This record gives sequence, C-alpha cells and structure tokens, in this order.
Amino acid sequence: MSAPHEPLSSLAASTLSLEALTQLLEKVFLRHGTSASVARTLAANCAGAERDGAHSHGVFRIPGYVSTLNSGWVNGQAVPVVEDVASGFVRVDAGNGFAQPALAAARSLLVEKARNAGIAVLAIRNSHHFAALWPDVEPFAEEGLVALSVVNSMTCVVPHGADRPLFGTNPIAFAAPRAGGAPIVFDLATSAIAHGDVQIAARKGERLPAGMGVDGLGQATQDPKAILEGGALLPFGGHKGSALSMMVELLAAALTGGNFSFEFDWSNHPGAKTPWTGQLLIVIDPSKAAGQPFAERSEELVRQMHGVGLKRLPGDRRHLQRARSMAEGIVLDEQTLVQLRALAGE
Ligand SMILES: NC(=O)C1=CN([C@@H]2O[C@H](COP(=O)(O)OP(=O)(O)OC[C@H]3O[C@@H](n4cnc5c(N)ncnc54)[C@H](OP(=O)(O)O)[C@@H]3O)[C@@H](O)[C@H]2O)C=CC1
Ligand SMILES: O=C(O)C1=NCCCC1
Repeated sequence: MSAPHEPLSSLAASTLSLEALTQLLEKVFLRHGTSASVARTLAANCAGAERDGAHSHGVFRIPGYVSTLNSGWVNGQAVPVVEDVASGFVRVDAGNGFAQPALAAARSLLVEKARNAGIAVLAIRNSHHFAALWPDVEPFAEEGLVALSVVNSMTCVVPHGADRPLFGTNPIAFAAPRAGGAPIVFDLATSAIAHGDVQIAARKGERLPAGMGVDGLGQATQDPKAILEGGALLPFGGHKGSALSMMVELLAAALTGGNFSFEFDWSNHPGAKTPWTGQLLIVIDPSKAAGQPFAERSEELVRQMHGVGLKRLPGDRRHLQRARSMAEGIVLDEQTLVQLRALAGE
C-alpha cells in the first residue's frame, strides 16, 4: 500500500532551498557529536528524502537521530573500515556508526569491482540505517549500473503464520538505468507499512487501513498507537512478504556479520532509536550482459507498461515532488522548523 505522504502538520509553513535545509541539518548533526563528514552525509541524505516527499525518512527522523546520538548508542565519529576481501566482494565494518558513511567509504572500490567482474557485493555490518534506502541505490543507476540493496531493522513484524514479532520492517530497494528517463527505482518495506508511517499516523491521530498490524493481544487493529504500544506490524502480502522479509534478515544480517533484527539489546541506551544491524548491496554492470543494451531493454519494458495503461511507475511520485521542491523550495511547517533550529543551536 502507499503510505501517507503529507507534511506533518497543517500549521503555517516555511519554504527552504535544498541547500539551506542541508546546512541546517548538518549543524544539528555536528552539534550532537558527529564528525564533519558524517554530518555532511546524513544531512544530504535526510534533506534529499524531504525534498522527494519521503516524509517517513526525512526531517521527521531528526529527533530520533539526536536522541540516539545523545544516548551513546551510536558512534557519530566512527570511521568505517573497508575490507577488500575478494574480486567481487567488499566488506565494511561501520564501527557502530551510521550505514551511509560506510557505503560512501566503500563506494569507489565497489564500482571498480562491479565494472571489472560484472558484479560486486558490499556487506556492511555494525551499522545503523535510519533512512530511506533509495538514496543508496539510485546513484548507481544514474551511472549505468543496476543496484539492489536490503537492510534489516528492529523486531516489530510478525512472520506470516507466527504469533509474535521477530522480523524488522526490512526494506528492499532496486534501481536500474533506462534509456529514456530517470532510472527505474523502487524502495519498499516488506512490512505492510513502514514503522515511520505508523508513528506519523499516531501523531496525527489518524487510523490506518485494515491489514497493517495487530495489538498487544494479537488482534487486528487499525489504531497506530495500539501497534506502537505493545502491538506489531504484519508483512505485506501474507506469506510472500514474509518470505522476502526472511530473505532480508539472511542477506543483511547473516551474510554481512550484522545483527538479526531480534539480536540487539538497547535497554542500556534509553532514547536510542536506530537499529544496529547490517546492509547488503549488489551492484551489476549490465554492459557485460548479452543482447541489446540493458537501458534500451528497460525502456522497452517501460513503454509496454505505459502501453497497457500504467500511469505511475515506482519513483514517479518522488521525482515529481523533487522537481516541485527544486523549483519552489521544500515546505516545512513552522513548528518543525523551530524545532530543527533549536536542535541546531540557532
Ligand atoms: N532504514 C530502514 O530500516 C527502513 C526504511 N524504510 C523506508 O521507508 C520508506 C517507505 O517504505 P514504504 O512505506 O514501504 O513505501 P511505499 O509503500 O510508500 O512505496 C513503496 C514503493 O512503491 C512505489 N509506489 C507507491 N505507490 C505506488 C503506486 N500507486 N504505483 C506505483 N508505484 C507506487 C513507491 O514509489 P514512490 O517513492 O515514487 O512513491 C516506492 O518505490 C522507504 O524509503 C524505505 O526504505 C522502511 C523500513 C525500514
Ligand atoms: O520506518 C521504518 O520501518 C524504519 N525506519 C528506520 C529504521 C527503523 C525502521
């Protein structure tokens, strides 16, 4: 299902350029103990999500980043260690830091390996991913590569057929180049709804569509608070989403050396919000494949999809919102802006 994507409140709004928002967020991160390069990476990621209307992982997440840093749960100064282990395999120990700086540190080696061997895998462990996943894959497709990434999160999803939560919301993101437009990108939680969207619905006092989650007694509920306070989410698509979520646990945790969603204990870090897990990326160089150039084949698929009446591809809404934000600025409600400025010490 498509989760709600409106601004957080209907209060008076202000408009910021992408650059102004990025600078503001950079100040917030720096003020709460990250290194300059981590601040730059996280601020660009979070502002980019807000620009694209990906509100569940835009500025809404900033208080969570801050409380996590304040609790000592994550190391905002961590320097990722890149391990060149095989012709098609790179590992990174994120050192209990955020996942995006770990990807940034390994990126050029990963691309070099993918271009040499046709395919390369990046396995990040000891990392915290608190963001949308599409920013991690989209840039690869912009340079002609195909990319797939998975990350596991914290236990809050009941596997299909089980009676207690075990999996995380475990997203999967995919990006592929196409000849006639921006890359094809999808990014979806394997839960029926992302945890962030449940929090946003609870904050707004909205009910959820049916089939998203259960309360503390395992009964179906549309009340987001009942899901957040003792309840749990369901996988999307029953046993099918559940199988994908299981796959994400295996790839993002077992294959990277990271934690499964159920394996970390943050009880000694009150206020911590970010999952301490793992991330896997697979990058393919389609120029090594047979047949017509890949980007032309993907364009043909898009043409055929439009030909059968499809109006919206995954990623279209984000790109429309991106164009609007770049032309008119990024809209934040006044309360959010005041909060961000206070966190930045302005
Ligand atoms: N870091 C973490 O541990 C976690 C992060 N997340 C993040 O949460 C975010 C939201 O996930 P989720 O709620 O599942 O995303 P949505 O259900 O909103 O969207 C999933 C995908 O489907 C596309 N889409 C949505 N509606 C349609 C439609 N009607 N027609 C065609 N395509 C459509 C979206 O494109 P478009 O973007 O253009 O709308 C997107 O690519 C993701 O960015 C994910 O990475 C989720 C779980 C954990
Ligand atoms: O929205 C979600 O689901 C999550 N987002 C960030 C990390 C934890 C889960």
